[in-house]
Amino acid sequence: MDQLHLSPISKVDGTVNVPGSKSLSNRALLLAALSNGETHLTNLLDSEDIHHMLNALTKLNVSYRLSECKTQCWVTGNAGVFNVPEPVTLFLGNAGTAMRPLCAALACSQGEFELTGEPRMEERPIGALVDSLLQAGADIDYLKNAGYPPLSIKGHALKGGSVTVDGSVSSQFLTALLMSAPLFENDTTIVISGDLVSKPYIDITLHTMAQFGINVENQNYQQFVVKGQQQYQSPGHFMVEGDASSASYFLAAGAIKGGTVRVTGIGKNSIQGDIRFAEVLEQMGAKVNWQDDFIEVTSAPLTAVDLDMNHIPDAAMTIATTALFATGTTSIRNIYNWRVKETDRLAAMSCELRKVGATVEEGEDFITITPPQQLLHAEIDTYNDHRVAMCFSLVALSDTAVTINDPGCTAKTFPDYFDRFATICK
Ligand SMILES: O=C(O)C1=C[C@@H](OP(=O)(O)O)[C@@H](O)[C@H](O)C1
Ligand SMILES: C=C(OP(=O)(O)O)C(=O)O
Repeated sequence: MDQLHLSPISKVDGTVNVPGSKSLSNRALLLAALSNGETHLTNLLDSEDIHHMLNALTKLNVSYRLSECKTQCWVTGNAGVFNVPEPVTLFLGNAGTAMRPLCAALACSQGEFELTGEPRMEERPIGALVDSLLQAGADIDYLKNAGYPPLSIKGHALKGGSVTVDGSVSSQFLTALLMSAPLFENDTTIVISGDLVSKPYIDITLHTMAQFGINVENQNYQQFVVKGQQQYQSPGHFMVEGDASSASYFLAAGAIKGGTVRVTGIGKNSIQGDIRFAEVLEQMGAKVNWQDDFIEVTSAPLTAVDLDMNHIPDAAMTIATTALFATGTTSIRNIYNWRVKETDRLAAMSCELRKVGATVEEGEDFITITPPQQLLHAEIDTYNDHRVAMCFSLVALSDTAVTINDPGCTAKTFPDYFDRFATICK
């Protein structure tokens, strides 16, 4: 197995331009494919999750052209649902932003589709989305375990109407329904049952849909009304913001060992909820400079926080390793769904944080972290989870080295993460 050894880093300083947002790239690609007209996407993320969406679009007969550097894409829209005469199998890796939205879009398209993925994808729930699509009239079967991929979908026009979706495990189920509901035959009212998690991702969805010409009535995140028989309209050009979750590692490094670290590609008005990560750093004591086209963090002594981080589930992992540099016990709360992501992240983070010497309490939906006097050198297992690999790079900002096992797993969202990280290490 590949390993990366990071020696102690005494200071970080500089500017990083983060690659495009995963969430926006995959939403924009799908909506561009369903749209009327050609869309020119710029600053598209070039990573595994996006390749899975692009490969799926190829199999769905969508025509697009990628620039050589793969960060620009011209998509010729279908002007409506997909229409595929032969049965197709789409392999979607472990990309939630491909699996869930495509499941809904294909349920209302013409054709027979099998959606498969990596072994971990077969353990990530999709039952709540399938249940709600069945209410709308879909024909979907589980090929292995009920409630989980792989799926078999017999696509046909969906009626819509009143549909309930459980929002308590993943916001991606609601995102998937919202993006497909304009293509249903009738108006659709989506009623949320359970407490909706990861709410800011719904704002990303609604914002992206609006850029493609579709507005949704949002009744306080409890109910959404979407008119049927609509068509997405290409905005012509769609610029993908930098990825705010990817920014979190650099911003945290600035807070821990700046100097000052500036991240460009995002700014104070970014649509991604994960920019709120910098507010947590502020609460821990770091100095944050919020501008329209960058966010900059300067270090200061950090103290522990005790916060609900349901709104920033991905960036919250970066707080778990930042906590190793804060005085006191940091508590990250209301993050049950860490358990159903790339790995069981509550178990994985607890285990790896203990290896570097932290005292950790792992609850069903929270984690508390108390740093040791002196961090210990450890080989960090990454569980095929890009974020475990990236957030543990911060350990090297101590006077202790860290070894990251299988660093290549960052390819899911950030293939050259460790090279970019090296550019701010002085
Ligand atoms: O909609 C999205 O783009 C995402 C939603 C979040 O998932 P959950 O809603 O499952 O928390 C997040 O963790 C994931 O990385 C991306
Ligand atoms: C949870 C994540 O990914 P996915 O889009 O596959 O859900 C993530 O990127 O942290």
